[in-house]
Amino acid sequence: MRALKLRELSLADRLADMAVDALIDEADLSPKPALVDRRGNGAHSDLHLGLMHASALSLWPMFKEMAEAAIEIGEVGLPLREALGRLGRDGEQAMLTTTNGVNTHRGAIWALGLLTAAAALQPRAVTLTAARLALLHDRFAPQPMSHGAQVAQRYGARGAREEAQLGFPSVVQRGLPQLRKSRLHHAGEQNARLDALLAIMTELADTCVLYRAGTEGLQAMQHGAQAVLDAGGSATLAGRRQLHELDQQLLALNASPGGAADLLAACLFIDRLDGAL
Ligand SMILES: CC(C)(COP(=O)(O)OP(=O)(O)OC[C@H]1O[C@@H](n2cnc3c(N)ncnc32)[C@H](O[C@H]2O[C@H](COP(=O)(O)OP(=O)(O)OP(=O)(O)O)[C@@H](O)[C@H]2O)[C@@H]1O)[C@@H](O)C(=O)NCCC(=O)NCCS
Ligand SMILES: Nc1ncnc2[nH]cnc12
Repeated sequence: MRALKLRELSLADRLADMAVDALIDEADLSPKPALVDRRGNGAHSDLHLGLMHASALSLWPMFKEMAEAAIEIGEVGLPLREALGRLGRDGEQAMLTTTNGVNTHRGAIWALGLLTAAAALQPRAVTLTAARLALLHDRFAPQPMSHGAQVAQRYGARGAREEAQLGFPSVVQRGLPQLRKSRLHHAGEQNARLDALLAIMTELADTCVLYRAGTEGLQAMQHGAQAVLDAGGSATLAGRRQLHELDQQLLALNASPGGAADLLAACLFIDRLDGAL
């Protein structure tokens, strides 16, 4: 019998697969407070799980092209930064076409786009390389009055841009250590991922939450997430009760932690990458 020969995947193919897998794993993870998951739409009237999956899959060619651009250009600098900006804007259009105009993954395009390119360039210094790229100014980037820009004016929070420029501290200092700690304590993979999301939420200035629910919403998110971890995390009964309370509280405030969700995807991407090195 002739053996089935699978096509060998290039590095760019594999990185794009990992980025899309991270987005799908994030979307599927349940129960996430006020976010779209297997249970429902959270605080969103225009999102659902199928749309999150379709959106994630529509971004595969963009992630692959970002990795290819990094390999071809070969160094951190303005040519790569501006190539990524152009690919990111095209990817955003592909996402909006797929979702009929709904913003599902804008923050994820930014975070995972930078990390995918960085992984193609410097697999052993991914967040640092992504930060160096984020610090470069893309001359062709439009300056829209985005929700993030409005929140920056009102509260001084610099959101997704600053998180990347600082080398993703919410992921490196919060999400990843918690993911590994909860795994070590045999929380189970889904609970470990929920704990990583909560750890990210404890300190993040999530501009989605600030835009929708102001500082009251942000405090509810940060304190509520800490309360779940203090109670023992998602794998314990007391932690589950706190998690349910946090979900109810954020839903009542219409406060969706979309930025934290994107950073969980970034965390799962880096975790997977570390395992593949
Ligand atoms: C530089 C950009 C990141 C633009 O940033 P800016 O802050 O100006 O723009 P926003 O449009 O607000 O997008 C930022 C998104 O990043 C996520 N996020 C929020 N806080 C943080 C944080 N502290 N750290 C990291 N990431 C964060 C968040 O994304 C999620 O939320 C999205 C839904 O948000 P929103 O549209 O506000 O949704 P709703 O409240 O539901 O709106 P309504 O329906 O109610 O009206 C969701 O998509 C999640 O992904 C923020 O939204 C960069 O994006 C940029 O320059 N883009 C242009 C294209 C480009 O050049 N890309 C380059 C690729 S390398
Ligand atoms: N699961 C999710 N729910 C709502 N917004 C999101 N943005 C990224 N992931 C999300």
